[in-house]
Amino acid sequence: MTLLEAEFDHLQLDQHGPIAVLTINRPKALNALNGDTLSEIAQAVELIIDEAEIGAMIVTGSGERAFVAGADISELADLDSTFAGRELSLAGQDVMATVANLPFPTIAAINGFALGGGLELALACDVRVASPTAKLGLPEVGLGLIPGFGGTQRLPRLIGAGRALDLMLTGRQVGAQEALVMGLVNYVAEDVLSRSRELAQQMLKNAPMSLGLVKEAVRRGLDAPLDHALEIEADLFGMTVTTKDFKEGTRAFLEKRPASFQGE
Ligand SMILES: C/C=C/C(=O)SCCNC(=O)CCNC(=O)[C@H](O)C(C)(C)COP(=O)(O)OP(=O)(O)OC[C@H]1O[C@@H](n2cnc3c(N)ncnc32)[C@H](O)[C@@H]1OP(=O)(O)O
Repeated sequence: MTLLEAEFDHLQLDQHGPIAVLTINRPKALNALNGDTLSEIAQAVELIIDEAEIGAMIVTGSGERAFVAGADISELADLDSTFAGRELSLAGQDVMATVANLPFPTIAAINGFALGGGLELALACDVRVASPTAKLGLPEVGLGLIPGFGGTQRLPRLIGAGRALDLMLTGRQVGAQEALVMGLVNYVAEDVLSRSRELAQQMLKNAPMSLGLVKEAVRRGLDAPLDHALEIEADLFGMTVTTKDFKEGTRAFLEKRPASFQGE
């Protein structure tokens, strides 16, 4: 099945040349992530990986109000055992990891509420663009929960433990400007989708393998002591110099012309 043929109950998947746009589509529930939606995200990401033409992915929410307002609370409310809670957390973490580990750039176009599991989905993306009216937060403690789709780990890695603990212990929502100041989002833009597309296009001008290897170096390095992380960087840098794109990029610079990368 190709991207354009794919049909989902709670998602829309579109392709604009090399950019896949994944829209969470449950607007009546502010795009809350029920189990079916989480499974569909995993399926959609598999399709995107298989589509050789795709070099970047944008994730957004349907409607005017929300990116994603969290995991679906009506499903969470039925959880009644430690085992079931742990399994749900692991399943959600798995989907977020699938997004985080994609070998090409991913951008969250945050068009409204990004709360709980919704913010965790945005945190699994590489770059976040928020609309001026977006509200972001991890309100789980107000429900008697803790963030369970990676938030307790990805948020402090992104903005530092102090700021992350403030957000997770108060459960407060921050607006786009405050999120920008604390580094929780990279950009604030009126039209989040078009700004995200511009960013994706800017990224796609670069060597595709370099994009994947930068992501790998950052991801693996963040979990390693500095000396080991620097070895990871050197190993991956070593891989780049054997690629055709490295030859093309350096030659194009010396010949004062734009590079034409093939991803090889
Ligand atoms: C491991 C992960 C855990 C988690 O993610 S836990 C969940 C974390 N998220 C939250 O706690 C946010 C829950 N939602 C809200 O607090 C509010 O919503 C908003 C502040 C986002 C918006 O409030 P307002 O403007 O008054 O809208 P509305 O009437 O509450 O929502 C419209 C419809 O959307 C449903 N909905 C919103 N969020 C969720 C959700 N997270 N799970 C299930 N449904 C949700 C509502 O119930 C309602 O539906 P109806 O029109 O049928 O009453």
